[in-house]
Amino acid sequence: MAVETWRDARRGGEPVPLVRDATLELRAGEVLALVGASGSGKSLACAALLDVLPPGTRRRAGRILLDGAPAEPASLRGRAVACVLQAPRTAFNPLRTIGDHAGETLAAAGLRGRAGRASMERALAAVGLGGDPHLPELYPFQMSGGMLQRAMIALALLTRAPFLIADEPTTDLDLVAQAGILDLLAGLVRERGMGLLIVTHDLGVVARLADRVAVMEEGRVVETNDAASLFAHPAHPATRALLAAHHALYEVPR
Ligand SMILES: Nc1ncnc2c1ncn2[C@@H]1O[C@H](COP(=O)(O)OP(=O)(O)OP(=O)(O)O)[C@@H](O)[C@H]1O
Repeated sequence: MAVETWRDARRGGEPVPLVRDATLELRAGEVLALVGASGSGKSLACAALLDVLPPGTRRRAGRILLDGAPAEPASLRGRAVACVLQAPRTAFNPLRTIGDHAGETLAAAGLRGRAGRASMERALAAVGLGGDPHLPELYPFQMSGGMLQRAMIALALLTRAPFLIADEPTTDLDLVAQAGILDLLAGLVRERGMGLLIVTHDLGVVARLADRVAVMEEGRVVETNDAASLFAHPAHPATRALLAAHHALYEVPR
């Protein structure tokens, strides 16, 4: 995949390139971590992939190949690629219950009635939300950030899509909830052979989950390597800076 995203020109100015050269290859049964400094273009690259770019930005160029064949981003969403985006509260319609959201996703997947309900119960149980029979009746404002994040992953599971894009899926969660979500994602890759693209700032998460890592800097993917090699021999200065910052933060001086 190669995607370019440009900020729309305002008041006659030139469009500003935000993501220039981002080629990412996502393979079934593998975790690709996308890392990089804040503002390097990770979220926009993912949004461009799924055709959910924010207002004021647009995709100028780029191709997506699915098993080698060109694919349209909009046709991938929910079918080949499920997504868990940042800020779960804004991802849900505040006027609709979790059950309504699940119903929509199930209808899109062609599942209705008893089969649909059984799938929803399985998905909620898989994300640790199976204990409360009234959960589908809840509105987003009645749920914590962690519950919403789990609910968003449950909806992603209902699609049965072979690929999942998760943009900082554990931001704003407490450590226990974070660990639970990461275990869940790792389980999906292991058990379902899902391909996972995870955007994260946390190199601990990368070390724990990722098979391969892509590093972004100023709108470009500047280094891609398997996780062990990248940690052992970071080639690009941006990668070395990320690792140095991580060590400075987490290593206890002796
Ligand atoms: N809606 C928008 N309109 C204009 N510029 C935007 C918009 N969204 C993001 N940008 C700009 O695009 C660049 C890349 O942003 P992006 O959100 O993709 O970075 P990121 O690597 O995901 O950062 P973070 O790790 O902080 O989430 C930044 O310079 C940002 O200011």
